[in-house]
Amino acid sequence: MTSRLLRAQNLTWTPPEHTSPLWKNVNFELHPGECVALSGESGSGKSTLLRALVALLGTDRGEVYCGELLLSPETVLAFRRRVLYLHQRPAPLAKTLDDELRLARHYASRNIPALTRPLSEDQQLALLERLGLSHIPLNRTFERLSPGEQQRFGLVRALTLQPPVLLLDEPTASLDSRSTERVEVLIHELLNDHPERAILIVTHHTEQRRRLTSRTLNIARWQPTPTPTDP
Ligand SMILES: Nc1ncnc2c1ncn2[C@@H]1O[C@H](COP(=O)(O)OP(=O)(O)OP(=O)(O)O)[C@@H](O)[C@H]1O
Repeated sequence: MTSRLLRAQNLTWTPPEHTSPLWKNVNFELHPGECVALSGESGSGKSTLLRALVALLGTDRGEVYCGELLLSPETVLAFRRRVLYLHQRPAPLAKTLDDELRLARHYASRNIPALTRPLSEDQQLALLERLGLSHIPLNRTFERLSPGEQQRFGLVRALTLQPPVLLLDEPTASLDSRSTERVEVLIHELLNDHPERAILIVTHHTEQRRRLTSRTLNIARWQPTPTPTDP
């Protein structure tokens, strides 16, 4: 049995119509219980890397494993049940918020039996309360929420599926300090209660990195090695 929950090997991606890669030979591992930051300048490729880790973006080469499961066209659905990517601006998946919660429970109930049980409706409502969203009527549509509310609601939807690995793309980017603290407390508790899981989080905030994460993976735009020139 491996203690590596997520492993990326030699991941390389060249954006369409580009001749050189944006990131090249990216290698890292996530271990159970870890919350790791993914850091780098704006445009360095953090979001694209997260997307590649769940095959929402096709790489030139490289492999991604969750435990022993290799990400491939044949395993992608099983893989995404284990590794969940939460977009910075989550998209609506159903008509009303109530439908969103029900749909998340439905997806979660179809999860592979070896994974933990999905959140119940009461647990979802408790999470909404903890994230300061309980005042919002559940017959409202997702589009009518503010960006910060959408981010927090997206987190509740994601947590319903109880994924072993959570990839969070700037989950507090649209939040005030109180809401940011609520999200951070939740992340802390999640890993305390489930040390078998792991989180990779993109954040630009040094303080947030210090509060939440044990180490940082840095990504930079790949630069070709300059060819030596004659004097
Ligand atoms: N599907 C795509 N096709 C081509 N180029 C893309 C695609 N997606 C992203 N890019 C480009 O790849 C680069 C990296 O984008 P990415 O969103 O990964 O950066 P980032 O590090 O997350 O930036 P930020 O910190 O500003 O969110 C950008 O120049 C972006 O325009």
